[in-house]
Amino acid sequence: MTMTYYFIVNVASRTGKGRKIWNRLEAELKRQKTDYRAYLTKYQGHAGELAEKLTGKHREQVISLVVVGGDGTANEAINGIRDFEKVRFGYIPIGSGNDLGRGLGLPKDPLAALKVILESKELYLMDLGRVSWGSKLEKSAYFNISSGIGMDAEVCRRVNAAGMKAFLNKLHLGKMSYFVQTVLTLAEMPKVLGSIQFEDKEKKRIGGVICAAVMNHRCEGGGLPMAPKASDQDGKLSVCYIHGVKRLRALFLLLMLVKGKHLEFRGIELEECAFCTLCLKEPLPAHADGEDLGDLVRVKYECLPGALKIMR
Ligand SMILES: Nc1ncnc2c1ncn2[C@@H]1O[C@H](COP(=O)(O)OP(=O)(O)OP(=O)(O)O)[C@@H](O)[C@H]1O
Repeated sequence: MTMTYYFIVNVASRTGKGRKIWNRLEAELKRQKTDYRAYLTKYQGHAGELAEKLTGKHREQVISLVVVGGDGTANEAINGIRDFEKVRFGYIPIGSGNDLGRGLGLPKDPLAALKVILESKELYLMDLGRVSWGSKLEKSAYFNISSGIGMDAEVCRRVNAAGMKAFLNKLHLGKMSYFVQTVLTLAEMPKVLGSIQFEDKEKKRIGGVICAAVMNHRCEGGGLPMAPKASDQDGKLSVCYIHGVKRLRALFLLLMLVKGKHLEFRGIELEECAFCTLCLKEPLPAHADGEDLGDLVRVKYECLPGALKIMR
């Protein structure tokens, strides 16, 4: 029996370059006489709705779902999937950040990434992260790459704000947008008191939280190696947090981060865990794979080992 591939495509990815890339991919699918259906996203949140509809409609059988887009589209899609057991997930990274493609070691060339999917035999079982919040932790979202609170979330919010990302992408300065906003955010963000509890260990008080990045993959923010040794197959998340340092030192640590040397210095800590809870005295912005979750005070992060079955 031939397999049908269901494509969810964001042609608006990489500031609209997705359209041309999809045309090339579609020509290849036709050339190979691949059995496929394609659904183009029309607005923010549409990829999630499509994933939910498709996986719901085919819930009795396993469906091959391929996302063509950036990290944001991949995040929307996994949050639409209701039963990960029934999904073979493919990903063709065509966005500007590309942290998921980088983490999975996927080819940058979209046609090569398509080939990987069409020729995939064994599935790669990737851990997924889940972040929960609300007074009873009743709200939740999945993440592929990372979820964070504090400065990195505020940076994502600002980078995604009207025009900034699109404008800098056009100048091939997409990565610069993260750097510029990091410096500005660092100067303005409040430092907040809080506590963190790793698994069932004793709660740890943390003074002056600047940010906490909970990593499933090594890099976020377009290639910043926040957790250089993170693995997406170890059943653990790497929690990297900056606290109790002056802003200038935090900036120094972030500059070291670009080279992956930040962990050699005081003021930044990294701990691996299967789950953890972070509580803050005041709300700070939070994100999952760069998607805004609002301002939160209590957040739980968990690793779901091998939850996403990837055609790779
Ligand atoms: N038809 C559309 N027009 C405009 N925006 C869209 C459309 N379809 C989806 N979107 C939105 O585009 C946003 C960005 O998409 P995506 O993440 O794929 O690309 P990117 O921003 O270039 O890459 P990255 O997230 O890796 O930086 C998402 O928030 C998504 O909801």
